[in-house]
Amino acid sequence: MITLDNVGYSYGGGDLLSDVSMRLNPGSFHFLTGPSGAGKTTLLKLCYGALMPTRGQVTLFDADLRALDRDQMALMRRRIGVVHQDCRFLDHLPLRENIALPLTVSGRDVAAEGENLSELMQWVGLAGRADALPPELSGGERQRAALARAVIMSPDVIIADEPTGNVDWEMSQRLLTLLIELNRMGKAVLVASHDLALIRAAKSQVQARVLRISNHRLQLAGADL
Ligand SMILES: Nc1ncnc2c1ncn2[C@@H]1O[C@H](COP(=O)(O)OP(=O)(O)OP(=O)(O)O)[C@@H](O)[C@H]1O
Repeated sequence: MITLDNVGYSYGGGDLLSDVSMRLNPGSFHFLTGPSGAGKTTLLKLCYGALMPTRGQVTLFDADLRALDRDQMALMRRRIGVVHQDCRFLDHLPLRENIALPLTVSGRDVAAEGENLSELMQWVGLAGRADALPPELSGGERQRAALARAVIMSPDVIIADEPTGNVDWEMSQRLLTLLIELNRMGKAVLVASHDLALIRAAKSQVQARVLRISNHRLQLAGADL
């Protein structure tokens, strides 16, 4: 569904990523790890078309990223749900409206989707927080809300950037369980994380490949994980 072939990304004259090749197939589960500043967020952005590669080719659902016009790009992006590292909510809107934003932006009738929205809020354990404003939420509630918003358009691929960054172990496990459930529904999941304990916990529950960025290149992580 998403393929990177010999992709490179440079800025300011230096390489951040070099010769990166990877393929996200339906139903696959990948972790992306590596030290802070290695380029994990950048690689995720290349995967969902928020950045253009400096070299090589990114293919989204059989289409070359460079050949997509704005409208085609918007259609592709609906098939990829993204959980951003900083969650990115509109602080003046209640949680339910924040989660429904992708529907609103794509012109869907939010009222008609009310039941789906309620089920989704229930699924992430936020049914009782529908009217809360984002600044009133805990870190774990924010991350679960961000996941709900990422999946509201029923994407084929979920890309999550440090989804357990600011939460305790129990909440990390809860978020992991949600990601595994999505994967079991057939969705491809790509998670950037430096939480090796979480990655080990995931590997005992799901067949996950662990990729690591090291010295600008992408490698398959070893058995130590
Ligand atoms: N176009 C750009 N111009 C300037 N700096 C950039 C650009 N793209 C990436 N960088 C820098 O490259 C580095 C890698 O950033 P990135 O956020 O991808 O790393 P990361 O592995 O996700 O880090 P972290 O784990 O800390 O979130 C950062 O120092 C970032 O500021």
